[in-house]
Amino acid sequence: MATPRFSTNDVTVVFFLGGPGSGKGTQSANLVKDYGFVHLSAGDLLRAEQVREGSQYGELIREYIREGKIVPMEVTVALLSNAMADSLATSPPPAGNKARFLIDGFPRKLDQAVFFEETVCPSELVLFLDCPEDVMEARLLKRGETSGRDDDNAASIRKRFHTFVETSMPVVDDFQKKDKVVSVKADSSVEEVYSQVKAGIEARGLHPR
Ligand SMILES: Nc1ncnc2c1ncn2[C@@H]1O[C@H](COP(=O)(O)OP(=O)(O)O)[C@@H](O)[C@H]1O
Ligand SMILES: O=c1ccn([C@@H]2O[C@H](COP(=O)(O)OP(=O)(O)O)[C@@H](O)[C@H]2O)c(=O)[nH]1
Repeated sequence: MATPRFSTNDVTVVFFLGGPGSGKGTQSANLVKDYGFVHLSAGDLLRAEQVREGSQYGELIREYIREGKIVPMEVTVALLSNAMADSLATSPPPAGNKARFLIDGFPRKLDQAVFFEETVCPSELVLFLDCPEDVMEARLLKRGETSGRDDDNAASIRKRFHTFVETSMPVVDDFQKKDKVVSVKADSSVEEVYSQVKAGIEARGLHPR
């Protein structure tokens, strides 16, 4: 079997999952501030690649995102892996500490989870935001008024929910069987959700930095 690019002796990877609009990006900002995570959003990396001059994947990414489908994993995993390497090279963690990566919105499919853990780095735990669809839908429609995102419209949102239930929840269920999931109810205020997030990860031994 291939050796992962990064060792868990040097790097702590936390996957951050939850439906579209569950609040991953919002809570990530808090976690970066208090726990020294480097935040890597798979969706943000894909959107940046989509508009990068000379990218051979621009059109493909645009189409997949609008349809709420999952971009072929080789593209996403390469973007994440290279972003981790860049971060380690340009802003390494304080001496004697492991680098902490919060990988937001990934893995969204079981084969992506397996491929990432085999070739990039095994995860330490999975943080999951559990939010009802009607709440997520209302948040996304509101976000769509200003986000400029192609996929924050009613038709794309419906497709994203479908992909989440059919394809991404099995990833959460699989990690749950391995007892790696911290699950937090995400339909209350930002502050309330964050206090549950903190309690959940600290119970797993991750402390502020
Ligand atoms: N707990 C919350 N209560 C109300 N609105 C929220 C909450 N968390 C996030 N939001 C808002 O909902 C929208 C989706 O949140 P975001 O963090 O972008 O979700 P995700 O990254 O999971 O798609 C954003 O406009 C955000 O400001
Ligand atoms: O690993 C990933 C992460 C995201 N996406 C695509 O990017 C979109 C937006 O994802 P993001 O995490 O930015 O937003 P969310 O849907 O969670 O609000 C998804 O619907 C997918 O089309 C993908 O293909 N692979």
